[in-house]
Amino acid sequence: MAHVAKIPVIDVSGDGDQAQVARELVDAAVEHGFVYIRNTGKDIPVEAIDAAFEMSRRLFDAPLSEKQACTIQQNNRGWSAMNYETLDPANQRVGDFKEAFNFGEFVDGKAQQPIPPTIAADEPQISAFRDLCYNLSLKLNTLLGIGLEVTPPDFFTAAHLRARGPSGTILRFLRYPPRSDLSDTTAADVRAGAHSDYGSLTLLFRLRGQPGLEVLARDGVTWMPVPVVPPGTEHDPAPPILMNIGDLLSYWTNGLLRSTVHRVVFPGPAAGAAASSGGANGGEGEEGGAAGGGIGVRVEGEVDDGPRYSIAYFCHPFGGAELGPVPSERVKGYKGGLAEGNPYAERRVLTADEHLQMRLRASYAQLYKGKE
Ligand SMILES: O=C(O)CCC(=O)C(=O)O
Ligand SMILES: [Fe+2]
Repeated sequence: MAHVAKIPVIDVSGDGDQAQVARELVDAAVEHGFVYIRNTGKDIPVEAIDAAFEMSRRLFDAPLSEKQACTIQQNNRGWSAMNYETLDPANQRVGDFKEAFNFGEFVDGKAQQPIPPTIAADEPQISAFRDLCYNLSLKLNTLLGIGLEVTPPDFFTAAHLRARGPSGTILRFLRYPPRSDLSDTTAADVRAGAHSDYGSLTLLFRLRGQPGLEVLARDGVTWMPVPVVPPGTEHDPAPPILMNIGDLLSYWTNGLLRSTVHRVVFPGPAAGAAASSGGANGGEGEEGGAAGGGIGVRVEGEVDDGPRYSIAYFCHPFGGAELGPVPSERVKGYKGGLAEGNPYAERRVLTADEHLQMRLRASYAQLYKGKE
C-alpha cells in the first residue's frame, strides 16, 4: 500500500543559519517538489489567514449573479464556475468540482478587476494578504537562490520584484463542494484533476480537517495523500503553508527543481468502512491512495464531510523575465534535465509570459476556443 507523502517540514522564520535552511529547502524542492513551511505566525500572521478564509466563504456564498459578473477572463482573473476549469483534460469526464476566484494585482488596495459587491469592502484586506504572500514568496526565492549557489543569490528574487513590471501572479480562493451537494458524480471524478502548477512557486493554505490533496509518486501511478498537519506541527498556531515548485521554475532550472503532479480528491470512506478504491485504512503512516479513481483514503484524524476551502498563491516572475541560463554550477551541471545536453543551446529562451500562456491554453479550452 502506498504511504502518506513524506514531505519535509522547514522553518524559515528564524534568524539562524540561512545557508542551512536554504540547503534543506533546495533538497526538498529537488527530491519532492513540495515542502511544508512551518507556520509560526511570523511571516504570515494566523489572524490574516483566518480572515482570508472568512472572506473566501463570504465570496463563494455571494449571489450567483455577482460572481457571474466577474467571470474569469483571458487575463486569468475572476470567477471560475463549477466544472469550468479542467486541469487534466485527457483523463477527466467533466471539469473540476470546484469554484475558484483569481485575484490579480491590486493598486493602492484596489483590485484591477471586477469584484463581487459582497466583498468589495474587503479589498484592502485581500490586497494586504496578497502582500504577505508576496513577501514570503520573495524570501523563498532568495533561499532557493542561496541553496542553489546562484550568483548573485538574489537572481530569482530580482525577477519577481513587482517594480520590474506586471506578472501572472494570482491569489486564488478555492471552494470544493461536498459530494452530497452534487447529483452527478462518479467514483472516478475528482475535485481538481492531476496537474502541475504553472508558475515559479505556489503557497497553499489549507484548513485542519479538510484533506484531499495528493501528490503523484515518482513511479507515476501511486497517489500519496498530503496531510494538512504533518507530524511535529500539531501544536503550531496554524497548519504549515505548503510550498511547491511550479513548471516555470522547473523549466528554468532544467528540471533540477521538481514540479510535482498533484490533484484534489473527494474524501474516502471513514476509517473502518470498506474502501472502494481497494485501500482500507491501515495503521499510522500506512494510508495511501490507489492509482486511478478519484477517491481518497483518509488520513488519520482528518474528517471531511462538508465543503473544502483552500487558498493558493501562484507566484510568477514579471512577464518579460527571460527564462535563460541560471547562473548556478549545480543547475548547469544537472544532466537529468528536460532536454539532452545543454538545454539552453537547444531551446529558444521563453519569457515568463510566453510560458504562462502556453500552460493556460491547455486547461481553459472553452475560454481560448477560436481565439488562437
Ligand atoms: O486545493 C488544493 O489543495 C490544491 C489546489 C491546487 O493544486 C491548485 O489550485 O493548483
Ligand atoms: Fe496545483
